[in-house]
Amino acid sequence: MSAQVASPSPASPISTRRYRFATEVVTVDNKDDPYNSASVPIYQSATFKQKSATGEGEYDYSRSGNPTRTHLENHLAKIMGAKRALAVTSGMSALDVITRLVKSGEEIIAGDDLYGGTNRLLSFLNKSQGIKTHHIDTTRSDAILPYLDPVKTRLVLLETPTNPLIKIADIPTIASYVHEKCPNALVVVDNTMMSPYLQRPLELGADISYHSGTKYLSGHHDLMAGVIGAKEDSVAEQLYYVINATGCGLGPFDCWLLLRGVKTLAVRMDKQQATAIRVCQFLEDRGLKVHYPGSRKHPQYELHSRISSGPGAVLSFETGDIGISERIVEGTKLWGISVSFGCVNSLISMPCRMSHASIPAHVRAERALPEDLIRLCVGIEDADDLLDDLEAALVNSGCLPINDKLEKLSLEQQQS
Ligand SMILES: Cc1ncc(COP(=O)(O)O)c(C=O)c1O
Ligand SMILES: N[C@@H](CCSC[C@H](N)C(=O)O)C(=O)O
Repeated sequence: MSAQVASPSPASPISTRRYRFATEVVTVDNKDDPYNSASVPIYQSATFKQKSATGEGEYDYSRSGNPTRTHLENHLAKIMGAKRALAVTSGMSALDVITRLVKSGEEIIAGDDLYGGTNRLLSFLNKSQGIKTHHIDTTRSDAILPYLDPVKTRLVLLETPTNPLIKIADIPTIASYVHEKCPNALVVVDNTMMSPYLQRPLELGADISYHSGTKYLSGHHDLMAGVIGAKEDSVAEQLYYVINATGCGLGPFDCWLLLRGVKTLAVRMDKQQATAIRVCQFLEDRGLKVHYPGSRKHPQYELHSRISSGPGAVLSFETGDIGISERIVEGTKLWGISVSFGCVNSLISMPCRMSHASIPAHVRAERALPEDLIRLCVGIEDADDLLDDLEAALVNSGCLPINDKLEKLSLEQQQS
């Protein structure tokens, strides 16, 4: 790419899907490789030699564009149904890039249940640049109407399902309200929890869909990444400009890891989701209040079933007692106590102490985020092992009474 050109070799516009998702996601286009390598090479190079002083090569510098990143972005555009995808250094970096399209004095509308880091960035924008965010209950589509301002509203940010209360927003209805009243506003969906396998925001009316690629897209917790998919070239070009200007494009090795990890997205998600459905049932059978859109008890079960093709593998539940919740989290052996989700290993956490600790306690209380909430992120381990481990932790914490099965197991353990 010449140093003067605004965009790197643009992603080829392969937004039409020819095969079903599981086929498309594992089929990476590498036909331009001179050696027909099975895996896209890692172009671990900061700069690229030019043929002449006019700098007309396709790439000049890896901040502006890198062949491994181009392969990844083309592949992501294809699986997201995006006109163009862009890969950056983290999910937060993706949101940072998107929010740079908002000018001082303009406004953002976002949910009142959302990832703690997202909340932090939105508060920072308010303090540093006077960009106000109105937090609304995105489960009620018409809650947005009083805040839509044709001049001021620039972004509407939807997390659905929300992290950590797993609330659902009606993307098509909200997008139609926004586009009708605010032609300059962009509807942005954080699709991290679903992945493009289960939910396709750009086909539901969103202008931008983004992901923490750290989670399901890569699937192994071995990298940080963010992915942005845009429906229009003009929006993608503005986002690319910010990425090149600020230097947050994803490095070649992480692009390669993400390209490798994403190939197994559909099989991972199928397995994780099947186990999550069992975990939900297990907890509900024991009278616990579970937040999961795969449960018919979820208040937006029907809506989620309409806009997605599955409930995913993240759920949360309440015990009614912070001490019990702590003992459950610390009492499991297979479920790792970690923030993040979307990995092949199962994780357990207390959002108010961990992923959402940066939201001030009084704001958490105003938004009715339960302090005893436990979040489970289901991995690909054997489902029975996960359930046994969870059951033992629930019993040992005092959340559930001991049952015959566990009593027998404990006697056997004492005798051995
Ligand atoms: C829903 C959601 N969006 C975005 C992010 C930010 O992603 P990252 O950690 O890759 O910056 C996270 C978690 O970190 C998240 O849970
Ligand atoms: N210390 C981090 C916490 C990251 S939380 C990661 C993930 N989104 C989750 O929900 O678990 C921070 O302050 O950002």
